[in-house]
Amino acid sequence: SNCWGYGEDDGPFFWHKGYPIAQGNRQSPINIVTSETVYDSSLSPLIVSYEHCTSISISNNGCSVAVEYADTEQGPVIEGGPLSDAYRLKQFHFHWGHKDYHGSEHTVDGKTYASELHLVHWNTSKYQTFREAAAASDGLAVLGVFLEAGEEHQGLLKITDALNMVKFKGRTADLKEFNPKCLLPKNLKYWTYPGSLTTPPLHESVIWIVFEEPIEVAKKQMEKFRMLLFSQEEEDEKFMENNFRPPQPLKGRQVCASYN
Ligand SMILES: CN[C@H]1CN(c2cccc(OC)c2)S(=O)(=O)c2sc(S(N)(=O)=O)cc21
Ligand SMILES: [Zn+2]
Repeated sequence: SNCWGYGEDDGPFFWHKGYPIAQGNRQSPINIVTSETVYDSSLSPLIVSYEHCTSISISNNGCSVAVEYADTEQGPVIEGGPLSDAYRLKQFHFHWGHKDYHGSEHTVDGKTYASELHLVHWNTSKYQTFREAAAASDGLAVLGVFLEAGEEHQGLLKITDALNMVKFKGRTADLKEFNPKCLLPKNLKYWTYPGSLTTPPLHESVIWIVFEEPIEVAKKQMEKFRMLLFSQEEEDEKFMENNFRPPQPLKGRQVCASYN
C-alpha cells in the first residue's frame, strides 16, 4: 500500500522525503496566471478520438477513484495540440475537496474549483509500455477538466451511481463501454505546459492540457465522491476528500494558450 497520502503526517508537504523530485523544476499542479499565458498560434486543435472506448472497471485505489481502459492498439487516443505523437488513454480519475469551494489541483488566477478530472494518456508512438512512458519527459499527456457545482451532469451519472460499489480502498467494479468524451467541456480551449504527476512518484513526464471551461455537476453528485473512503473495510473510516496537491512553483515555465 502507499506510504504517502493526504493527511497531516503523510500529505503533500512530506512527499519530498520519499520522492525528492517533489522539489523539482517541472512539478504539478500550478496556478495558471491568465495574464501571463502566451497565445501559441502554432498549437493545432486537439484531436480526441475516443470512438473505441473499452473501459474495463472502476476502482478505489486508496487515493482516488479511477476508471481503467484496455491497452489495445485501436483504443481511445489524443493527438495534435501540443503533442507530436499519439497518446493512448490509460485511465481517468478525480481530485476533490471537503466542500464545493475547493478540491481542484490546478487553479486559475487563484480560483479553485470543486473537483478536477484527469484523463491520463501515454505516448504509444515512442514507448512500448505505460511504465516506460511514465518515466519519460514526453511520456504522458493528461487532460485536466474542472468540475463546478451546478446542473446535474448526465454523462457523469454512470460514474457517480457506481461509486457506492467501490466505497472501500481496494474495491473494483465492472464498468464497461464508458466513453469519457461526454466529460469534456463544450469549448476545448486549453492551456498547456510541461509538468509532472501530481501524486507520487511525481515523475516529470506529463504534458498538461488543462481546459479553460469547467463542466457543471450537481452538488449531490459531488457529495457521492465524498462518501468514498481512503480506508479498507474493517479499518477506521476515513472519508476520501481533499485528495489534491496544492499548486507548485512555476520555476520559469511558460504556460501556452490555444486561443487568443
Ligand atoms: C497514484 N496516482 C498515479 C498513478 N499512476 C502512475 C503513474 C506512473 C507510475 C506509477 O507507478 C509506478 C503510477 S497514473 O499514471 O495512473 C497517475 S496519473 C496522476 S495525475 N494526478 O498526475 O494525473 C497520478 C497517477
Ligand atoms: Zn490526478
